[in-house]
Amino acid sequence: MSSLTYDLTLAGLSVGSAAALTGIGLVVTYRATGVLNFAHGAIAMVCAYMLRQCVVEWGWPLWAGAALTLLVLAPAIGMVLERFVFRPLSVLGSDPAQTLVASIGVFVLLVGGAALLWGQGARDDAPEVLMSADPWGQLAVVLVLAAAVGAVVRWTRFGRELRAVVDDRQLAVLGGIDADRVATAGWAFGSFTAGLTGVLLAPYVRLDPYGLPLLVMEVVAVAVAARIRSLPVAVLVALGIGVAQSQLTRLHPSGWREPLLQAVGANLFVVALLVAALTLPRVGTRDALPRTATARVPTPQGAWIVAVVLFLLPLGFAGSDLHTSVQVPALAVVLLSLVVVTGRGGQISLGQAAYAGLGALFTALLAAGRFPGLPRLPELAALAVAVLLVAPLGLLTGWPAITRRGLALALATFAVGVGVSRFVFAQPYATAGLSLGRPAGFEGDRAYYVLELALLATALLATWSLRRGRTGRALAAMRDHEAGAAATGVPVPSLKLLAFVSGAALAALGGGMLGMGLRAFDPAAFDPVRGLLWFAAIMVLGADSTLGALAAAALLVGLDAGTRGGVAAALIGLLAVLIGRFPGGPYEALRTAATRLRVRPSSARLSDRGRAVRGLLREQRKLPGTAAQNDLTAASEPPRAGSERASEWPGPNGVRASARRGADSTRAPGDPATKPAPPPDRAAAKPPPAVSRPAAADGGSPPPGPPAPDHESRTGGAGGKHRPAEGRGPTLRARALHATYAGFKALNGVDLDVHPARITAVVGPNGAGKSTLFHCLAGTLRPAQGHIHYGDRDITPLPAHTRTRLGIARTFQQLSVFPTLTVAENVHVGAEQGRTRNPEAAEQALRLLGLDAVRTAPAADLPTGTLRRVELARALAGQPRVLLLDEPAAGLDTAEVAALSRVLKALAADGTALLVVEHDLDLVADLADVVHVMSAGRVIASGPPAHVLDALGAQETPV
Ligand SMILES: Nc1ncnc2c1ncn2[C@@H]1O[C@H](COP(=O)(O)OP(=O)(O)OP(=O)(O)O)[C@@H](O)[C@H]1O
Repeated sequence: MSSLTYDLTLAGLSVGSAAALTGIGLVVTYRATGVLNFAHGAIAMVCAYMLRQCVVEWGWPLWAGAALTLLVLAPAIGMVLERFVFRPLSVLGSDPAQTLVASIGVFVLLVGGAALLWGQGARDDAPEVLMSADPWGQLAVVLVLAAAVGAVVRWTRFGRELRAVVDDRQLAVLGGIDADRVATAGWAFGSFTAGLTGVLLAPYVRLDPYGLPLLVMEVVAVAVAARIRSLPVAVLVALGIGVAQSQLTRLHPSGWREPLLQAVGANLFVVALLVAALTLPRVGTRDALPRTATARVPTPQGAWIVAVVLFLLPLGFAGSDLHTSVQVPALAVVLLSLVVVTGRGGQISLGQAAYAGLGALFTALLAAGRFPGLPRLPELAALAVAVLLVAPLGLLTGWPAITRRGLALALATFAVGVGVSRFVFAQPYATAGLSLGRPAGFEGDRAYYVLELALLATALLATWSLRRGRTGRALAAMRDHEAGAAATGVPVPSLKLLAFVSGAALAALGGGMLGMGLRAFDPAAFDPVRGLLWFAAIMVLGADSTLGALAAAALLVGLDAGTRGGVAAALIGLLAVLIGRFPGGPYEALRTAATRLRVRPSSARLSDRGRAVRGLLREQRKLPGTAAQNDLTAASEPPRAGSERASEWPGPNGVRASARRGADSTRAPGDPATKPAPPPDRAAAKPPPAVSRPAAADGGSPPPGPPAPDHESRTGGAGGKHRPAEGRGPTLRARALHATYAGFKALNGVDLDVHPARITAVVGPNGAGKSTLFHCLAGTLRPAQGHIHYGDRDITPLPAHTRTRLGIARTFQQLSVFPTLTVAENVHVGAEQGRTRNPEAAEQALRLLGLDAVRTAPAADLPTGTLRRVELARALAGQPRVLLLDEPAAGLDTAEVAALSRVLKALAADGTALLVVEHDLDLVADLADVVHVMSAGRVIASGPPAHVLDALGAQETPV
């Protein structure tokens, strides 16, 4: 090896060792606590400042300062964070998104606190390294540390406890493990590695509150590449990137490649972060974070008047006050972009500063005539064109958002923010004093402020239009429950793109306004740390509130202008850290709603026979499956003549809200829908069963029996009575379906037909594959093999929302209502996005399900039984032809089950094809025309309910 290669390798190992330390710390903390510590870099920075304080300011010996910093302060920070920030969140059972916000809050708090304590300027007198300056020494320390951690995790009791807590914290606690102790140790160790990284790096980089944390956070790539799990991978990736980065400095290509190579060489960790965050599909074991946005914060009365007055006040200011105020409307526009993306759309976006910066940069380049391929433009035109140019760049974060959620999306958007900052803003054309004038006639601060108010008003109108009406409801639905929104017909991928593109446009407008306000493009004003601060601010002050965005802008600018820099960040950080702990706060509302929505099926109301058969079905899981199959018969039967009518539902709080009563208020006397329901007489409708092989599912197409008479819709039309002109709805057919989860066969060749005007039920023990079959039919899971046809059309590749729009609606086993919308809004989303766009269908569904009385109530406040009805009404409002119901009776009381049964029968009588996956065998026996029994991923028996259930019972006496 030449001496240059050797020297560069050594230098690379040194950088790689510091990065490996960060990787080890992030992985250990994550594995012990499930938190990816966004504050890791900020802890490193605080420790570096502390060491400098001890050694430089107080004159302590280096060893004493190092001991205090690394052995006391760093672990103490970790333990304090665990005890006072993350443990309470964990005890509250918080949404993981809250944890993410809290972690960003800690970052912002420490950055703001450091700016307050030590000032914002960079220091270049950080004490020299503590460890050996020899890279081999540093490498040895890192390797020993990684090996020691690996050995502890693998071979010690503590390591076993740690792995148990990582696998399932609640189970581990039940097993007697002190999960808090494990988490405390994880945080203390993670913080120690952060401190070590900080004191190692500080002498070689600028020590300032913003730069060092960001530098350390760029190294998160190492942890991401290791899926935040594997220590060896993290160490190897860190060392590899360090050495590669160092070796790249030897290359000197000619022409345009040189600056590109230099940029890549100087930022290889950022490149790695971009590649890892954007190409690796999943990071971490707890990757699926549900929602990110807060519930809507009610606007206090008169708040808008106060806001208007406050925003007009600066017109009376002069001098530096007015000059500072100019930043407020501009920042408010940037923050409005987060209201659209995060508040309404529920998408985490940590890269919004990049779009704001691009808006400012493009405006400056266009106004200066330096934008490639475009002539010099007047400032306002330059701003407009910049907005148009930046808007499609929103796809940079919008595209990853289609397949990512939670932590993965946070990392992807953060990576884009860092990438744009390093590869666009940090380049010579941007940093070498790019000035930006104000539009003609608006040069003075006062005139410019007036222009900004006009632009802010435009941005507000745009934001409101995206938050209201059909689009606003669809965005809120996506935020509240993504799968539920898709099942309602909301085109989730395109809506996410819309949110990010609109957000990018708004951020660009605000960024351009900021640039004009400052009369220059300042890259530091748009660095990724700002993105984190803005995200935290908007989460704290009400993500779905336009007024919150205005307040946040005023707070951020006002606090930092009036006092020492860093106050605003410290305050926002503190509030973000405390988020979720405000009783009754927005997160609390969401958490409560989420808790309500987790409903397990109840067996309390099963009859003895139902319970016995369920027990048998559970047992069957252990049987080969063919034993029962051989004795069972299956039969076709004509569709019911359906004489039942939907009738009284028990309302919330015991009030009986009747569908008929609801209908009465709008129907003329004598309307058939108002007639009392005749008693059910289902036995008479059923012919004796005929023998058939179960493999033929339900025995093929049903005889073409009559649906309900044309003049009489038993559901008041809510289910979309399928009139003769429309013909009977198509049959949904599954053929030879196979589905696997990571190699495990959950479905093994399932055939199933769901016919119009019939109720098809699927029963089976837990784990039989019922939900998997359901997911395949609904489009949320792509089968590994087999096909699904809807009529003549092969719908196997179609996504869930497209199937809903074709007429295949579904409900969920765990409730999927949109808690921040009212009952009526929930149902209207169904009418707006379903097979037909018929607002009247929403009203009919509300009446049919007895929801008129609670139509204005937020869904989050309602009991489970009512929410089941809301979900069903929402599905019906799109007038589906096929209705897939996953355990519709879960969590309902006896009266509610009876009412549900009546509605479902009425829907079938109106021609709707129903598929019901249900554990309540009494309900199945009462309801279904044909029952399919599943076990171990196969349909093992099919036939009329009495026959299937009796055959099962006869086979396994004593039942
Ligand atoms: N996301 C997943 N990853 C891995 N395995 C899964 C996943 N979802 C389901 N499984 C497994 O696939 C099998 C079928 O599960 P499925 O949920 O379809 O059964 P089920 O009949 O609906 O059960 P239940 O009545 O409890 O809902 C089970 O063994 C389950 O553990």
